[in-house]
Amino acid sequence: MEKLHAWLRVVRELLQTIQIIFRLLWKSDRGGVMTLLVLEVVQALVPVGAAWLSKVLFDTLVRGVQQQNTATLLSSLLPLLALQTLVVIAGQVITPTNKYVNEQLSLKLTFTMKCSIYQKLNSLAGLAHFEDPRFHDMFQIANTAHFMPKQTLSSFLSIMRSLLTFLSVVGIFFILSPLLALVIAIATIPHLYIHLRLSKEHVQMRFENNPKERQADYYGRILSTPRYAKEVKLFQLGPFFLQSFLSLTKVLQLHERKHQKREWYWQLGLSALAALISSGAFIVVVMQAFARQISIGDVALYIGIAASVQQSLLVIAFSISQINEYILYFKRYNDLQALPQTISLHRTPQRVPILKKGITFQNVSFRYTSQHPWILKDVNLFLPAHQCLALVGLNGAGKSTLVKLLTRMYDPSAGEILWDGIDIREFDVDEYRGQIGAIFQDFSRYDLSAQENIGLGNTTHMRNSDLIQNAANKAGIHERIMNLPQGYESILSLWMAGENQDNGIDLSGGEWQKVALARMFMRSSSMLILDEPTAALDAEAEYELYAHFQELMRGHTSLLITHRFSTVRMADHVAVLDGSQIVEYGTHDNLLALQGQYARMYNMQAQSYLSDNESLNDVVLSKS
Ligand SMILES: Nc1ncnc2c1ncn2[C@@H]1O[C@H](COP(=O)(O)OP(=O)(O)OP(=O)(O)O)[C@@H](O)[C@H]1O
Repeated sequence: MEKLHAWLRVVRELLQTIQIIFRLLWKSDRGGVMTLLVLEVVQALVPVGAAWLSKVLFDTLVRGVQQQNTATLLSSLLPLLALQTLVVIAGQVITPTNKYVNEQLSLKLTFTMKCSIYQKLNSLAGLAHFEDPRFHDMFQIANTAHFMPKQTLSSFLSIMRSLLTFLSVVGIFFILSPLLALVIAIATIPHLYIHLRLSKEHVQMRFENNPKERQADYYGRILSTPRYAKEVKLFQLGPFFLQSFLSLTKVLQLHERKHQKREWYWQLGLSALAALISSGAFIVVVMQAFARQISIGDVALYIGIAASVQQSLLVIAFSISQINEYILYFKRYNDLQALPQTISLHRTPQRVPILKKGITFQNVSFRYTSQHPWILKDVNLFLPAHQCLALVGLNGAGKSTLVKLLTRMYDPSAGEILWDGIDIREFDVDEYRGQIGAIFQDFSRYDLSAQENIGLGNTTHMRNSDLIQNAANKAGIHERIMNLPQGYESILSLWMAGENQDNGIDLSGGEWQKVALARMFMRSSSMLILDEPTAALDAEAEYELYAHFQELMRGHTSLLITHRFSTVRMADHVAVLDGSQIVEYGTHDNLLALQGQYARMYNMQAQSYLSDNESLNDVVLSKS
């Protein structure tokens, strides 16, 4: 009973998937689908029609020659010949037309599906799926599934055409020999079974191979993109990654070859069976003609259609197995479409008010999944409005994770983050994020122009040169961009510059960081998050930023994360994160006086820079 239920569930899922596939096809190009249907019916009838016409022609010819009446012979032959010509023309015209309609349908369908895949990715508000390798496997397969519905339709149409051919041919065989018709019909079963099995194995193999394929792709990228080229050359990593790439590719090919071998064995068996059946059938037909039970025209008819039987049988079995395979792939596309949001989205969100008091982390706990350890446990923290709070802590303490919660990439596992007392989950996530400008530790370097790299901070002002140059000025990168060969139009990429290599330029790490800072300044946001904003800046640039910091941050609530204690001093308050909790909170001076963890970290850094009788504090103060 349980097995029956499982089967029914599989069948129901299958039917649902087929329904989705056809809805997609219909939505993409209903005219194309209809045309293909008509063409397939015509195409299905052409071989049988041609064979039947040949039979009638032969029999008429034999009869006419025996009767020796030329006029009667001609009058009955001419319409048949005209019809024969028509059938031949139809056969010739259909193929290119079919190909054209198919191509059009494929393009429209690819567009529809790519649209829905990328729209779906865009609609996922949280970060959790993007940090999950299973999601990437699903995405990779779904992304290649765009030709599956079209292939499914083609296979359906092939089945329909072959079934029509097959049934009409079996019908003719039935007239010649009912037993023969039965044998031929039964011969489909092993074909079908074996093709279904092989296709299932093939899909299973592809799914199992997918993580390895992604890995091989990754090694290929390391070997081919400028981002890695320097280290690859200097550390002589080429042979290592090449070896890894090749051995993975070898393993993947080994699986493929094993499958192909199995497929070949089975094909041999099936072909031998098909040959046996067709030879047996031929002997039966010849014997019947010998016994004068059927005419010479009937033998010609058999020769004409015997190949179609074999062909249509093979096509039916193969197409069914293909559909099975396409559906399994397509299910990944479906799964992707069905992915749930990983953060809660409020149905009737509140407007985000102007921040007056501040942001409060109230008993916030977080871990990435139930299998991962707690990164934050009962964190209580206050970010006062219009002031700067520096968050410090050792590597892996959870600072960036806290930023992910604040920017709603994840929701806390427990506790709340309050914006002037309102849980940030009450807001529309896009409107809320619109209030935030950020420079992340792993900021993005877009292979686009300097203007676009900065303008992306506020896409509604992508072309507003004044605003962009103003932001670049604040970040201290305007002069450098103006000195680039094409100024703000220069492409900041050695990869995407197009044919003219001189158009592309790469910036230094610090210059890139300034571009990312400029991007942040493009936003008119009330809150700024600066995760290691000066890590790549030289001492002068950092000093410049420090000198203007108060002015740049004026009116903003800002969270500053940094390991540089000279930068920490820019903040109004400092919080120390350790052991998943906030262990110290106060001003720089208070915390130094406390002689706790902050003072220890501060003094350690100061000692590594300065002589015994000079402190970092003194240096920074004397600079400012
Ligand atoms: N997506 C993730 N899934 C599982 N664990 C993660 C994920 N991202 C980060 N972690 C883990 O969470 C912990 C905190 O990482 P986080 O990046 O927040 O630390 P951090 O304080 O910003 O460190 P650093 O100073 O080195 O930047 C680390 O142990 C890290 O391995």
